[in-house]
Formats: sequence, structure tokens, C-alpha cells
Amino acid sequence: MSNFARLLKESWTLVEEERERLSGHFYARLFLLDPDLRKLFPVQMNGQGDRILEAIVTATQTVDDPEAFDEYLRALGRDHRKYHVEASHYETMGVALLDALRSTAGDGWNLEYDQAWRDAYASICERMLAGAEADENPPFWHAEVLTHERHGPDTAVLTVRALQFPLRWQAGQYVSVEAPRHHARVWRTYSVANAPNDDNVLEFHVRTPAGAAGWVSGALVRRTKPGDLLRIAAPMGSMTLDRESTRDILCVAGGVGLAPIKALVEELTTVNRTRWVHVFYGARRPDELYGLAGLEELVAAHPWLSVTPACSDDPDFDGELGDVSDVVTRYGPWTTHDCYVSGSAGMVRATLRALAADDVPPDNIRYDTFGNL
Ligand SMILES: NC(=O)C1=CN([C@@H]2O[C@H](COP(=O)(O)OP(=O)(O)OC[C@H]3O[C@@H](n4cnc5c(N)ncnc54)[C@H](O)[C@@H]3O)[C@@H](O)[C@H]2O)C=CC1
Repeated sequence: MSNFARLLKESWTLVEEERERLSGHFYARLFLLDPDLRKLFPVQMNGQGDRILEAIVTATQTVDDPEAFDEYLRALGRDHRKYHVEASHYETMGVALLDALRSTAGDGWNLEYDQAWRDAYASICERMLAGAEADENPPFWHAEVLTHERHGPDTAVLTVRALQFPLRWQAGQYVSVEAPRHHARVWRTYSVANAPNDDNVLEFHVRTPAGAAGWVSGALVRRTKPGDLLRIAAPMGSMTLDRESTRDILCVAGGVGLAPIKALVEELTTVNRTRWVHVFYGARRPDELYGLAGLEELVAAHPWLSVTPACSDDPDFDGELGDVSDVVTRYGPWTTHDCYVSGSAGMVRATLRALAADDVPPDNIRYDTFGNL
């Protein structure tokens, strides 16, 4: 690890247990420096508004590998245009960030740490701004809800049409979505659940268990209807199909983690002739396997595709029982496959462990996480 990276990581240990205080200080300082910035953030800041600070901190902790994170930071810059963030705001955020770090860390802070964070922040901003400036897309697309289907009390499948400009994504990527009528300026990421098409139509799978805090998901599942307008920001993520590879494919989906897997399978139906594709699709109970009928239709039409459903919480299910990560290991080894994994952080973690135990080379595994692994 370089000295620079060491300084960043070491100084971060002084504040990481105090995330709430750091965040409180950051936003208080930010809005004092420029009161106009307040209107870019959601009304309720608690937990929901903290995305910018989170993104900056994550980027800083990975800055020791600038080449690898160049594209990530450019994409982050493109994405942040949806918050109406302008070049001058970056400078103000830098001042607030350094102030917040100093006062949260207290006596342990020193000049070396200060310089390392300044340098890291400057290089992050440079890349984010370059990404934002080079982007020909609008900061976000308005999108009209076309269809909305409920599957039980907690899950919805909806389709939307992005308006005015073409929206280009790759199967396996995700976008941020805002439901401005319900929660203005709160954005949440969802995978696009269908392959790219010329109609600008995107499908999303959303689940919000009763009592969960998910504001955007709650609005999308329970309050959204055809004709409503949403906003969608530029596609991100690298869980895309490796078209050069000739390896067979393993897909592991947990719950609404099916979304990007379904998009990948749809894309394969247009290009694949030679690769066997096996999908493991897990839910807690059989009635939560909302996407199984659709997958089975694809299986009937494509001889290279097979699907194994699994349930973890219903011993009477007429199929595989247990966590989908355990079911996958029963069918292994998967050493010669390209593997795509999507679901909750716990499910992804368990599946990655199972694949590692099978000696699957890490380069053959793709996944995206929306939570901390
Ligand atoms: N909506 C979207 O576009 C996407 C959502 N996701 C994430 O997928 C997750 C899906 O959640 P739910 O639908 O509520 O599914 P869920 O949590 O009910 O789980 C469904 C399956 O995952 C397995 N599983 C869950 N936790 C596990 C653990 N700790 N270890 C091993 N296996 C585990 C279960 O056994 C079951 O087979 C959410 O965390 C969501 O953030 C991921 C990608 C896309």
C-alpha cells in the first residue's frame, strides 16, 4: 500500500465509528457555507440524504488505485448531475468535508492526514467533473409508468418509458430512480430487469417488506400507478455479459435480485447459441417466486437454458430446499463457468464463499451490491 493510501486509511479509523457525527457536521457546515445548497437535498436528511458524503468517503478509501477507479469516478460524476451538483459546489463540499473530518477526529488528526484528504478529494473531483462534462446524456430522464403489477403485498414489477432522449443501458446494469411526487430528491438504485430495446422501455422489480424504511421502494410498490412520472439517472454497473467468453454461465438470483439476471438471460436469447446457461432462483416462500413463470417460458423456447427454483422457509416446497447459496453448491463444481450473482448482501456473500470453496477463479465472477458486503 502506498504511503498516501496508508494515510487515508489510518485517518479514516479515527472517524469511522462516528459516522453520524461526521455526517451531521458535514451537512451543517455545508449549508452554513452555502445555504442555497440545502434545496438540493431531501427534506428529511436522516439516513436518506447522506448519499453524497457516502460516495465521497467510499471513493477516498479506494483512491490508492486511481486507474481502476477512474471509470467508477467518472460514472459517479455523471450520476451526480441528477442532484443538480455544479462545479462550484465541489469546492464548497471539500471545505465542509475537511472541517467535518478535523472536528470529528479530534486530537488524533494531523497535517499529513489533512494533506492526504485534500489531495484525494482533489483527484476525485477532477475525475467526477471530467465524467460529468463529457456526458452527452441529460442529467436524468423523465419516465412515464406504463404498467404496474403487484405480486403479493411487498413486491411490484413495473415498466416505464424514458421520455425525450434515448436511454442506452447494458443488461446487468442499474439506474437510480426518483419518485418526485412522493419523495422529492431521494434516489434509490434498481437493476434494469430487461434487455436494452429501441422503445426506451425499462422494467424494474421492487420489494419492500412491510415496516421497512425504504421510502422510494414503498412509493414504487404501493403508491405508483400507470401514467405517473418518475425520474431515472444514467445507467451504472459492471455486472454485464462477457460476450467474448465461451464459458457456460451460472446465474444465482435471490428474491428481487432476479432483476439483472433476467436482463442478462434476455440478452442471451438474442446472441447465444453455444453456451449452457443455468439459473438458480431462490426465495423464502413459493409465492415469492414471482418471476418463475416468466423464466419457465424462456426455458421452453431456448434449449440451452435451465432454471432451478429454491425455497428456504417452506419445507413443503416441491423443489430444492434451503438458501439459494447452499443449493448452488449441491450442483457444483462451477470452476469452468462465468458466474453472475445478485441478491441481498448476505445472499451474495454466502454465494461468493461457496464459489470460492469450489475454486472458481474470482475473475469469472461478476456481482453488484447495493448494500455493504
Ligand atoms: N430490486 C433490484 O433491482 C435488485 C435488488 N437486489 C437486492 O436483492 C435483495 C433481495 O431481497 P428479497 O427479495 O427480500 O429476497 P430475500 O432476502 O427474501 O432472499 C431471497 C433468497 O436469498 C436467500 N438469502 C437471503 N439472505 C441470505 C443469506 N444471508 N445467506 C444466504 N442466502 C440468503 C434466501 O434463502 C432466498 O433464497 C435485496 O437486498 C435487494 O437490495 C439486488 C439486485 C437488484
